[in-house]
Amino acid sequence: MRLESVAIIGGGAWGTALAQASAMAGRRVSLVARDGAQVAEINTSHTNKRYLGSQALHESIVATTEAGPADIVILAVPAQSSRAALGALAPELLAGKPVVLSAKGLETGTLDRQSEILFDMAPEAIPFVLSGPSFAADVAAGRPTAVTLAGDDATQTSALALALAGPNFRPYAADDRIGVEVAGALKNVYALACGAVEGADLGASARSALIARAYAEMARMVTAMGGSATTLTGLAGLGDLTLTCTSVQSRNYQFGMALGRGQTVDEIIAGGAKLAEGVATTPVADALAKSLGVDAPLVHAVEAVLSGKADIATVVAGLMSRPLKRED
Ligand SMILES: NC(=O)c1ccc[n+]([C@@H]2O[C@H](COP(=O)([O-])OP(=O)(O)OC[C@H]3O[C@@H](n4cnc5c(N)ncnc54)[C@H](O)[C@@H]3O)[C@@H](O)[C@H]2O)c1
Ligand SMILES: O=P(O)(O)OC[C@H](O)CO
Repeated sequence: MRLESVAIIGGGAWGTALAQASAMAGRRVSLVARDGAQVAEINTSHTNKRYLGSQALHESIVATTEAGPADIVILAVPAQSSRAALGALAPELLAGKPVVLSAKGLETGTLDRQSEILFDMAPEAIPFVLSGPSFAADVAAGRPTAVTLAGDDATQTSALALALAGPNFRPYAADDRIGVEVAGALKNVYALACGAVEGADLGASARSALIARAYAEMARMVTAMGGSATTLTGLAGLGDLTLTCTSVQSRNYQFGMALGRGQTVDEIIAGGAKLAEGVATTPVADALAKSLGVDAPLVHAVEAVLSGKADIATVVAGLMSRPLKRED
């Protein structure tokens, strides 16, 4: 596998951060963005102010509106846009190529994971999933970050991890694509809940209890969906769950805080909220839990709040009055 050049699809916060990491790793990077003005800004000022403020970008990054051939393709658009973004690429750009899926979400309607979408749209691509505790601002600034890179072939995954690794960006190779994808999607749901706990001033003890029970629920979901619960001990599980569920830097956590303060989903979105993947993923996860027969009271509680079926006080009372059970 030749792994010299990288095309990153998506000129938002995460696509730009991964372009920066890939450039720091020594790869030849093209960053494919839809907005011509943004492309011009990246190529001339070496910034992407809308998404990363004044962060200086590596001058070797070439932004473009048209994807060209590259050895590695990284998809970095929101989970609900992945299918459209893949569909807009010429099939020969994807066939036989490693395609790194970096969105953290489940698709509305189909209930698909990101690699199921890739199988539909480009069955000859080689799927990899990148996930883990990694804020775009940290990665773009070259702060130390470690992530999980999961693929089906151990040799290929290690080679790709090496190609993407930089002095401060450390991908750990893994083989449980499903576990990594499900963990990355669900942690956003639980971050909404933890943000709501903070917004509603329910206390740090409640938030930690929530994180621990979310971990147990995540393990049930991952196992039911064909992944391994062991994956959750790593960066894509525990690592990202704790980051996103405790940091006001997280957009999902911020969205949850607004819910906790009593705002509705429509009000928060109308107020200009940034992308919070958990909002679209929650009803999908709830539907999956129901169809798979997984006990997922936390996902269900977040769904009830987001859909306006219940307020936070009601769902908390419901969770606290569930029959007592053994922890295991
Ligand atoms: N921002 C982070 O810290 C971070 C870290 C890890 C993973 N992620 C994940 O990366 C994904 C993208 O998040 P983000 O932070 O970059 O979001 P963002 O809102 O900053 O940017 C999204 C970008 O995708 C583009 N886009 C949307 N639909 C498109 C389409 N059909 N074709 C081409 N481009 C399209 C938008 O124009 C925008 O530039 C999410 O799933 C998120 O969970 C984000
Ligand atoms: O800002 P969030 O909530 O989308 O989280 C970003 C990353 O997924 C953290 O690992």
